[in-house]
Amino acid sequence: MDYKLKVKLIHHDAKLPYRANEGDAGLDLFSIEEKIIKPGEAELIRTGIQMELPRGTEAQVRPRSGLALKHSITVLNSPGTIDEGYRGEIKVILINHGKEDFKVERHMRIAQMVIAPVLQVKLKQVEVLSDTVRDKGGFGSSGK
Ligand SMILES: O=c1ccn([C@H]2C[C@H](O)[C@@H](COP(=O)(O)OP(=O)(O)OP(=O)(O)O)O2)c(=O)[nH]1
Ligand SMILES: [Mg+2]
Repeated sequence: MDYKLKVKLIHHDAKLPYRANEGDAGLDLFSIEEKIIKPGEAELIRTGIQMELPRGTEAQVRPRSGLALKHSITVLNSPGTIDEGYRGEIKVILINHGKEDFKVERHMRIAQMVIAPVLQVKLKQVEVLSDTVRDKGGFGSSGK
């Protein structure tokens, strides 16, 4: 399928999201700023891009496993939700779970974005729900 992701660069340091390998699910997002993230703290990082998502989709902002494993850096609100109608700048909330300062460099790939379909459901309030085998069981009800 040929879905178009329209991207507008709004800063001279901004870069188009980067697909490292053909077929990769994630498109890497680049930082346009240098910032120190102290241990235990979170920072909002600019990407310098705005987007127009394909109809009926969202973008999920997820951590990069390399940054998580090597530097304990992850996305605080993972997966971040980019709504289809959002036209503002894409920003990433990074948190430092490590013990040392982490320096975000300009042009560093800080997170990745996955474009996913969204069902636009109609809400309906009801008094009765259908029966199922699971019923109200959850939170470990099926055992280890
Ligand atoms: O990691 C993120 C998460 C969100 N956004 C942008 C796009 C998204 O469409 C908008 C709102 O995000 P969200 O719905 O998660 O935040 P909210 O706290 O519910 O704010 P709002 O009331 O604006 O929906 O902020 C980002 O740029 N990065
Ligand atoms: Mg919201």
